[in-house]
Amino acid sequence: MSAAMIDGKAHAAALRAQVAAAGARFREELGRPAGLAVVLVGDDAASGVYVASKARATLEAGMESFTHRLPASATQAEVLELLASLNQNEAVDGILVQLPLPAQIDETAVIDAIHPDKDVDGFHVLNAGRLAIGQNGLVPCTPLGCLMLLRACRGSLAGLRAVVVGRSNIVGKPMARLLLAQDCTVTVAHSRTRDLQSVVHDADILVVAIGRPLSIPGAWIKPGATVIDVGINRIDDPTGSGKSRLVGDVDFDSAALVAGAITPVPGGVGPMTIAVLLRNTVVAARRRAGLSPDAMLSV
Ligand SMILES: NC(=O)C1=CN([C@@H]2O[C@H](COP(=O)(O)OP(=O)(O)OC[C@H]3O[C@@H](n4cnc5c(N)ncnc54)[C@H](OP(=O)(O)O)[C@@H]3O)[C@@H](O)[C@H]2O)C=CC1
Ligand SMILES: Nc1nc(=O)c2c([nH]1)NC[C@@H]1CN(c3ccc(C(=O)N[C@@H](CCC(=O)O)C(=O)O)cc3)C=[N+]21
Repeated sequence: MSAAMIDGKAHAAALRAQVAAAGARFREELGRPAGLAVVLVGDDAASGVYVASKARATLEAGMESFTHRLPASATQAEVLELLASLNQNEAVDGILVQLPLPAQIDETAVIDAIHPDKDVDGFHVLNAGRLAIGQNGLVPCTPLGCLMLLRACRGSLAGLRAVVVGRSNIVGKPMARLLLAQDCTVTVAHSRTRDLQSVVHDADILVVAIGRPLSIPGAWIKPGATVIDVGINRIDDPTGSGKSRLVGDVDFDSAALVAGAITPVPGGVGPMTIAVLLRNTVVAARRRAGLSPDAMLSV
């Protein structure tokens, strides 16, 4: 293996320590902790575990955590009613509705019902628009976490060729906008892209978020490129042990032979997502309170 391993867990721990310090300063200035509300609709086991770990991380960072669990049969009106009360609640600075939602609930309507100033996921159309035109807003956690790893690894990204594979509203599109704002030359590839291999091979910076396990082989990657693997896929362990394991969208073993640096799965982008969620909560809390931005939380 020639690539440097980008240790997402270590970067996330460092960010969480900064967030805890900024959270403590907020608490001193305002006399109350920053608060994050997480809404979980349905009883999906994996989502339940994930929401519990967010709540734990929130408390560890010295913030207040509110968890709201609604049954899988909840109506859209019930979700909207809960969001209206969280929007009004002064102790709540950030609101996250765990996705995906049950089929009877319109995801767009729910996201648009979150007050944009409390939208710590950065999914509201107003925050998406702000990112698109370069205004200050709340930025989606996963792409912002990827950008932080890239900046730590490469410093200035100006002039580099960046390829983002995947164009979802929560990862691919905001990632491309962040890289453009860093003066990269950005290409966005997707399922209809012709000759993905040659597009990928142009990338100095490659971010992959497609949800297809081990799809990008090392042979496609430009030697020395920095590779950020957003994919989280649970697959059966090939040793036939009957257990499952987590893998990314990139074929890590072959990619690590040619890349300059690469994120592992697990231990790469995932831990950064949660750390950035906490960071966004303190950023939202300070803005709502009319306080100046905390320098420690700048990107
Ligand atoms: N680490 C973390 O914190 C997070 C990880 N994830 C993971 O990231 C991955 C992507 O998530 P998300 O963006 O929500 O996924 P979506 O399913 O919403 O989007 C997938 C995108 O990949 C494109 N795509 C699918 N197959 C191919 C292919 N063979 N070649 C090129 N492009 C392809 C699709 O193209 P088209 O638009 O044409 O359909 C689409 O734009 C998943 O594994 C998810 O679990 C997601 C969020 C957070
Ligand atoms: N409104 C909303 N916002 C989200 O940000 C959101 C969401 N809904 N729905 C689900 C996806 C997925 N997601 C992950 C975050 C962290 C890890 C993570 O920390 N993963 C660990 C591994 C965890 C394990 O072992 O299972 C890692 O990669 O090292 C994974 C996935 C956020 N999401």
